[in-house]
Amino acid sequence: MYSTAFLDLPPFQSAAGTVRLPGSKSISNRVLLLAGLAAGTTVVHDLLDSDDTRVMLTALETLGCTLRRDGSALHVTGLGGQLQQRNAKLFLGNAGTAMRPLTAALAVLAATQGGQFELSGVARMHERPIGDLVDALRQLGCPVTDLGQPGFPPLRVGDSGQHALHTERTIRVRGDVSSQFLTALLLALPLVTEQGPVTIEVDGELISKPYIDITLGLLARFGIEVQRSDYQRFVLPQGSQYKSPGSIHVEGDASSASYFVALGALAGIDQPVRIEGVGFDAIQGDIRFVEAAQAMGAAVTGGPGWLEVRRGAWPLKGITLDCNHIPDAAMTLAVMALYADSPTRLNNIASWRVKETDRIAAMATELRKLGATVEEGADYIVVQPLQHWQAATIHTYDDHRMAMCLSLASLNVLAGAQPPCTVRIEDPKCVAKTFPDYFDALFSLVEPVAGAVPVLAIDGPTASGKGTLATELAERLGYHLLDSGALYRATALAAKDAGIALDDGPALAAMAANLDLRFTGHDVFLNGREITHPLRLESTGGMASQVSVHPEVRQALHALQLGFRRAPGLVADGRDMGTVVFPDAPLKVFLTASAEQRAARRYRQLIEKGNSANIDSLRIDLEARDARDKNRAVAPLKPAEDAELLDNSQLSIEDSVVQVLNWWQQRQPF
Ligand SMILES: Nc1ncnc2c1ncn2[C@@H]1O[C@H](COP(=O)(O)OP(=O)(O)OP(=O)(O)O)[C@@H](O)[C@H]1O
Ligand SMILES: Nc1ccn([C@@H]2O[C@H](COP(=O)(O)O)[C@@H](O)[C@H]2O)c(=O)n1
Repeated sequence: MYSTAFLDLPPFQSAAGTVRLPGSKSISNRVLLLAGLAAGTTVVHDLLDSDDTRVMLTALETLGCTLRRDGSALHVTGLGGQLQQRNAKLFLGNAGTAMRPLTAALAVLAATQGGQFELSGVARMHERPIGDLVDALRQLGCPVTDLGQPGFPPLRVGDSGQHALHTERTIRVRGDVSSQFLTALLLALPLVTEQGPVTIEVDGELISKPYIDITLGLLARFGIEVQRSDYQRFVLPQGSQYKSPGSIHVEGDASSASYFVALGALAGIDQPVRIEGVGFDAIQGDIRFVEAAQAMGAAVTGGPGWLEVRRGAWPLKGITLDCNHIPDAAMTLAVMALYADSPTRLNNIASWRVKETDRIAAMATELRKLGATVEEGADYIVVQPLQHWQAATIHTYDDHRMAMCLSLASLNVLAGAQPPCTVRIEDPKCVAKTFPDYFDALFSLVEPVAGAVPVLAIDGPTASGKGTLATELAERLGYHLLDSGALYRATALAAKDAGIALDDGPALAAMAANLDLRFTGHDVFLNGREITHPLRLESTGGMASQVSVHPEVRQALHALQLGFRRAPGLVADGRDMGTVVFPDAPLKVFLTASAEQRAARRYRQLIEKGNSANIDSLRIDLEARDARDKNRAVAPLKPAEDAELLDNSQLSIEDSVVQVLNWWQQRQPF
């Protein structure tokens, strides 16, 4: 996951390959609640691991459910409808799929068994309506107290007393704001069917009906057959009891599939994008996004648990669509609309306004930053095709779907953007709500425009702090890291192992071309042997400098270094990053410090690691190494003509980082 402040997406020109989707959020949290209310143990396979499921799991544990992980399966032992804790405070983040059903279930349990629970979330959750559900629970006779603004969380359910509930009454609930209110009642009210059937009637037109189908389908898996008449009237039979199905599989998230369906439609030019985990047999309503994508031009094939998507019509075709049945996935259509031949109008999307953010306003604002013409209304949005693209910084409003949808703007070169534009996604970690590895999945499928993956090159003499600076910059930018010195060091170690003389250029080069070198986190392996410690020894640095004078060795390691240049970007440190290996790097830094400072730093570094060292001989060695690096015939150590010079003798590490990030930012189009 990218925990950086922002993530710059270079322009991409095609996509191909396979993505395995994480589990559906909607199914995961419903299954967890049902397993938590049922008696016995339910083994849940392929559960989504994300922010929203984590808050549900924490809540269930707080309430007394037992959770046990077994590889990718989760064993949930439920309460059997009996409260084990009568008093708890539950924090539910921004998870509507946890807040609404838990409010209903705990209101009913607290009222009938005596208990009191407080449910709260993040600030945005406290702006998301829940009043219609609270009204329905109060009709039933459940005590519910507003702890903030009436009609919104935080709430207290129960008052520690026991109450007879009016289950004989028909419970009325509004269906036109969020279908989660009805889902919450359907999941909770089997708890109070002992005396007779419980009837729920929906006031107004029910939105997002497919989500109700998921709820009814999962209730059936847990032994509860709800009688439904026209999505208006729902009857829970007398004596309903949650019965664990024993084991249950969570299918891939159909809303998350929408980004990859769109990717295939836009950029699956020679090869398809294959999506695994969700297919035409999906029980989630958002699978019908596929029909909308097809209407825009996507060529889709599929089967049970898989889809393959290629570009069909190009440019895409603008559409007008009532999106009531696919409220979440419909956001993806708004971004696909930029690549269409005519305007796209998405109707009946009022629910966007009460999601993680006001998604109609957010979508309109961010698409306009890219240059688009957008019209927004109370419950619709119209997006015009985009001809004159602009690089933009996309604000994501702590909304995972804003980040994932808008990432598709990085394919702008396909719509003729000249020059192709970089798209900056702010707060990329917001995708953790449903798809923590989204950007890794995206990068594994897309092919960047040639030369578009940016490189930040840092060269300089020994112990100037290149590695320290490069590591920090890579972390803050979310970029890959190339410690090119490590390749020369590993070559030297491999030569020592193989008994190859350090002046035998051709033999060293033949070996360097076939190095079996693996980087795993901070550890380095050569031919399967861990060399993390010997790699960093000063003596190895000295040998590396002898190895590196041979042009054949440098040539042999060249392609290996180029291979590190992968999306979203690279920070590379060494001696010739800016001059030879990445001459087109948009920022080259030549880092220096006085020999005295460098010897003192290296001395401290070695002592801190528990090695013995002598500062005078260290200085002699590093000056000798620098002299060899500067005076060799090929790729000598020197600043590139267009390098920024940074003498950090008097700078802290953080000062150096800030200075380089400033230079980096000055080169961005935002
Ligand atoms: N600006 C700085 N101020 C003080 N200490 C620094 C600074 N930059 C780096 N250091 C310290 O100097 C030591 C050497 O830094 P580092 O290993 O990053 O250098 P390097 O240039 O990558 O060396 P080499 O070329 O040998 O790989 C480290 O202990 C690091 O913490
Ligand atoms: N791009 C590079 C990187 C390193 N070298 C040589 O390797 C030696 C060790 O490098 P460290 O950065 O790990 O200390 C270095 O002294 C150079 O001789 C190189 O030539 N080119």
